[in-house]
Amino acid sequence: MAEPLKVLVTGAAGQIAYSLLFSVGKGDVFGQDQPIILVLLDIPPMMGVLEGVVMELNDCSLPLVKGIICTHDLEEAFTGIDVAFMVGAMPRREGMERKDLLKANVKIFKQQGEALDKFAKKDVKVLVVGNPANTNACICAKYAPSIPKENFSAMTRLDQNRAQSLVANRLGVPNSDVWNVIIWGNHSSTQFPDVQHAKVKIGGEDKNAFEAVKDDSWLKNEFVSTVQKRGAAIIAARKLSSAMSAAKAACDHIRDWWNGTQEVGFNFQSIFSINLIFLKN
Ligand SMILES: NC(=O)c1ccc[n+]([C@@H]2O[C@H](COP(=O)([O-])OP(=O)(O)OC[C@H]3O[C@@H](n4cnc5c(N)ncnc54)[C@H](O)[C@@H]3O)[C@@H](O)[C@H]2O)c1
Ligand SMILES: O=C(O)C[C@H](O)C(=O)O
Repeated sequence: MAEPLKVLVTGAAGQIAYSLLFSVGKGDVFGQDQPIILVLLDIPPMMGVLEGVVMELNDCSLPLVKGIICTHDLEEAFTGIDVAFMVGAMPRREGMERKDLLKANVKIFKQQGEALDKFAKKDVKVLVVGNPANTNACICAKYAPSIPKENFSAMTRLDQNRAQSLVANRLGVPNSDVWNVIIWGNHSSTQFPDVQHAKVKIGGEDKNAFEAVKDDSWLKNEFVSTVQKRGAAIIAARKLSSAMSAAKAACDHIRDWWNGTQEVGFNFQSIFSINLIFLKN
């Protein structure tokens, strides 16, 4: 078996991490032949909660998990890591935009960018989930100048999954039969979900999304605004921001980055204003 990968999850006592740690631990991201060491970082007041998470991870009896490190110390958390899921940050509440989190969250990503620079492997892959994700990714990369910029990405995979699933549900086809959905722009209400190049397998044929949906007005209006406002709709309904779907998207993002996408050639993620994934999964 391969050497274990050291995988850091920040915000490990929070709600996204609660789903994420289980999926990573059971092999959904790095595969069934890849052992891992899970590194769990949170702030000192959350260490008690984190102990409970560790108890549960142990009780899951996951064969691929070769060790669990639980800490609030940045040097211990970031030393020698191969992958970082940067989740630890404040979530927004009802009525807020993601950019309202800048004041609270940007300083976390400056500090953790510096820690990446000092302690992580130079080929570490970093996924920033904490909002505002694109700005935080940019800051993280800026404060880790010894790590290539292309090793940093911001999570817009949740928007991509939302767009893919809306089209699939509209047509009554499996999600896997919709691909090449693009999200342009930041993970914010100004993003643009684009299905101009999307394909759908329907009735045994591959069709362009517009041809398959046969409702241009829906695709140009309601579909776009539903994806743009989905995060806020979940907060209004759950009184908490998305967690299960965010964890799934983080796993999808790193799995495809680590292993490559299944079928279609071009797959690029930028930490700046464009996030593209052409993907069939
Ligand atoms: N990009 C996306 O698609 C997406 C989707 C959903 C949520 N989010 C964002 O992810 C973040 C986390 O959401 P959540 O629901 O898990 O929140 P949460 O409040 O449940 O958990 C956040 C955790 O981060 C910890 N934390 C705070 N400061 C930290 C620090 N300096 N170092 C390490 N840990 C720290 C907190 O103690 C807490 O345990 C939020 O910013 C949220 O807006 C992004
Ligand atoms: O909307 C939020 O604040 C959480 C997350 O970014 C989401 O899109 O669900």
